[in-house]
Amino acid sequence: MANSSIIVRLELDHQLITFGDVAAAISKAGGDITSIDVIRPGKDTSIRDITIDVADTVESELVATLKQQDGIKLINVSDRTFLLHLGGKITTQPKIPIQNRDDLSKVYTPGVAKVCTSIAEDTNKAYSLTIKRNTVAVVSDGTAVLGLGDIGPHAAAPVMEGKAMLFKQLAGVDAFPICLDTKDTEEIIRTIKAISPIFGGINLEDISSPRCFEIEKRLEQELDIPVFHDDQHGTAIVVIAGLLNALKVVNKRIDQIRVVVNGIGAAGVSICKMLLAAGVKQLVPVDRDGAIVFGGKYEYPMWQWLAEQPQVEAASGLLGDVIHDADVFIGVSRGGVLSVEAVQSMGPDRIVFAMANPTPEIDPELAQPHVRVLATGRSDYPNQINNVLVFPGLFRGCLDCRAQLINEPMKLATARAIASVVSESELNEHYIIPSLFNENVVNKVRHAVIETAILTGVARRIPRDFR
Ligand SMILES: NC(=O)C1=CN([C@@H]2O[C@H](COP(=O)(O)OP(=O)(O)OC[C@H]3O[C@@H](n4cnc5c(N)ncnc54)[C@H](O)[C@@H]3O)[C@@H](O)[C@H]2O)C=CC1
Ligand SMILES: CC(=O)C(=O)O
Ligand SMILES: [Mg+2]
Repeated sequence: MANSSIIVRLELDHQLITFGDVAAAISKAGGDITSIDVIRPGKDTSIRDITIDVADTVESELVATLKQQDGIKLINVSDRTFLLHLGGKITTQPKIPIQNRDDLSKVYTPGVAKVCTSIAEDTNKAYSLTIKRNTVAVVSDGTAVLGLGDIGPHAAAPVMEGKAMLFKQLAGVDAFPICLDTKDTEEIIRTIKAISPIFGGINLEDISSPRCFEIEKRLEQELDIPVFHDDQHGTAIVVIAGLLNALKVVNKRIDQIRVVVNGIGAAGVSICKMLLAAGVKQLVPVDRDGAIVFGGKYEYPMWQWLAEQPQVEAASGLLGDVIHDADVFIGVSRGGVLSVEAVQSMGPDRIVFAMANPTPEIDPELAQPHVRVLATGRSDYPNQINNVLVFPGLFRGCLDCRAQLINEPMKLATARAIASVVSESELNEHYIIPSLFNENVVNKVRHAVIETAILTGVARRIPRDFR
């Protein structure tokens, strides 16, 4: 499992303990000291910051050991991740400085008034005269944040800020995090519509199912800018991209594989739909209570839709029963729900995408010896299947061609574009999906999105490099 770097601030009583004892205790508890800063030296007592590299699994034990030690007063524990979040992760910045009254009278009143009037006469001018053409809202209600569940809008903010950073760094898109303090479907729709004039696109994020389906559908119908629920379609697109390449590695065809998708929420529904569109003929959707079966009756419209698809199997059972002989497992459910025994019962040349965040369905170290291709949603293992490969380039393309919406052909083109970044000669078990830092990803996705938007008639502008 992954390591973290923590910083502990300790006050040492020199009568009771030496620094050597402290270092030995840290090492015994599994920590590796990487730096020491003396904050307040002293003859009887001293205060030091000790930076320790420690496995996530033993971090709390190590801290408990230090707390119990005679002669040590633990003043504070912070880790670099927390430090990175101090004051939030993004800021807004003017493009030009206001240095004198003349500047002021142009960017603000009175000069700005004629620009406002011009937009009032033709709202399309908002694209050329405001931030609209490069700005996306990242909107969450905090109800399905990563795999953490309903943690509320305040707690969702660090994820939305993170997405905004990625939009900007990877694709130059200005994205703004918006965390709504309501779970009411109608209120969310109304609020997003009301704030939409300043945005060129809406990226819905971490909104739980089934409300996310209705919210996205209604906004798509009622707004003329692209609306994209990242956890549904971003995830489905990147899964298809990874699967296309993984199938090449194991030399299987998409119409011959049996696929189990675990967790039929926002991500799972969209993955199932896209798998069917991509040609999968044997699909087993599974949620908490077991498989969703062909011919079954379900309360959620999306589950009912799945139960009516002939490619969905009719045999019922829990995950452990239905996973037997499967070629592919795709998990978008919860951490730790897949056992090694279940993996071992799959067919030969197993493909396992354990994508729950932050804890995958199965510990990658446990799964690896039993599978041919393993992928997770995490950045600390090979084959990171994460929707971050999708949304920056996809919105870059949509903004550049002023797409009215994101249609199915654009999504499929995005999946193929991502898969194509890994060349045949590079492709192997540990490299089925490009890194998010691979500069070709955003460029290829942007290109595929614009080309497909133009071909399918949803582009409202032809970018210069396409003329
Ligand atoms: N790697 C990636 O790019 C992405 C990963 N995810 C991860 O996928 C997971 C689900 O995300 P969403 O679909 O947005 O959430 P969601 O809340 O819409 O859906 C989760 C579904 O999993 C089901 N579930 C819970 N426990 C289960 C179990 N033991 N067995 C089977 N099903 C179970 C729930 O009933 C629900 O239907 C989260 O862990 C999230 O972090 C989601 C989007 C992208
Ligand atoms: C990656 C992502 O969007 C999620 O885990 O929810
Ligand atoms: Mg998400």
